[in-house]
Amino acid sequence: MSTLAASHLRKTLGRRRVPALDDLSFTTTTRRVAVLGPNGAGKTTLFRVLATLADPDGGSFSVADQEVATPGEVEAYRRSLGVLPQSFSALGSYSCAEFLEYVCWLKKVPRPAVAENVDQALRTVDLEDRRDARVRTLSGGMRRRLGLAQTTLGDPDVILMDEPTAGLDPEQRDRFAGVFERASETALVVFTTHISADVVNLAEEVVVLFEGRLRFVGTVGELAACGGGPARDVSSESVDAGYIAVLRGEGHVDRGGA
Ligand SMILES: Nc1ncnc2c1ncn2[C@@H]1O[C@H](COP(=O)(O)OP(=O)(O)OP(=O)(O)O)[C@@H](O)[C@H]1O
Repeated sequence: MSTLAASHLRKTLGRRRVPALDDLSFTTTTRRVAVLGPNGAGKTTLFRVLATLADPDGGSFSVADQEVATPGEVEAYRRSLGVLPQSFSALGSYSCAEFLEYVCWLKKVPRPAVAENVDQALRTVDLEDRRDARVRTLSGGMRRRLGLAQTTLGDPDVILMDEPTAGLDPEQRDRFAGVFERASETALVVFTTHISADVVNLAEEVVVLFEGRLRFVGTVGELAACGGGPARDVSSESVDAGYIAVLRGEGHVDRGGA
């Protein structure tokens, strides 16, 4: 279930001549995949393509060997998808439970299953005691957890998150990590980030993009090893060192897609 394969993805935005995704191919096989890259590398564009919010100009991707290309394939994939965009702003005047019920409706969760889905989602992110609180009264960290909760509705096979921990303090990040871990027990979770601690704490595999192209794909240990240390030395420092080496073109790409 956890194979994600991009094959020759291309996407040019606006009138730019330089593509945001430039013949991007990679394959990952674990349930926790981080997408790294400097500003403008193409992370959000890849996120939008994988979320079917944007069509690629060329190429394709598949999840669990299922192509996501034809309208029928896209529709089936969307039913199995949870998405947390970068700027997640829930409907502020709804209560947390009402907001999650609304997302259930959008995701076509069968009516008899809605209450259980909402309860489960609130439990997953430790927000049961806030079920009747208005979304606008939540702290930034709680709002982010509510954002994560809505991705778990409808039992998704794939969850996509664009910079899910941006702006969280260390305590909130810690709680988020616990929730993330539970979500990744049953779903393939792909997230973009700038934070090396996220890579260490949350990811098994890493895709590094630079100027819309693949710079590296491999395990977190393999990325750390690109910095010159042993692959078993996985820390924020060794991941940063490996990441910098990869951006300088000193790392190597282990696995390309088709
Ligand atoms: N709507 C747009 N029109 C034209 N160019 C765009 C548009 N959105 C993004 N781009 C360009 O496409 C490239 C990839 O952008 P993208 O947002 O995918 O990068 P990113 O890796 O997510 O960056 P960041 O870390 O800053 O969020 C960048 O060069 C960006 O300037």
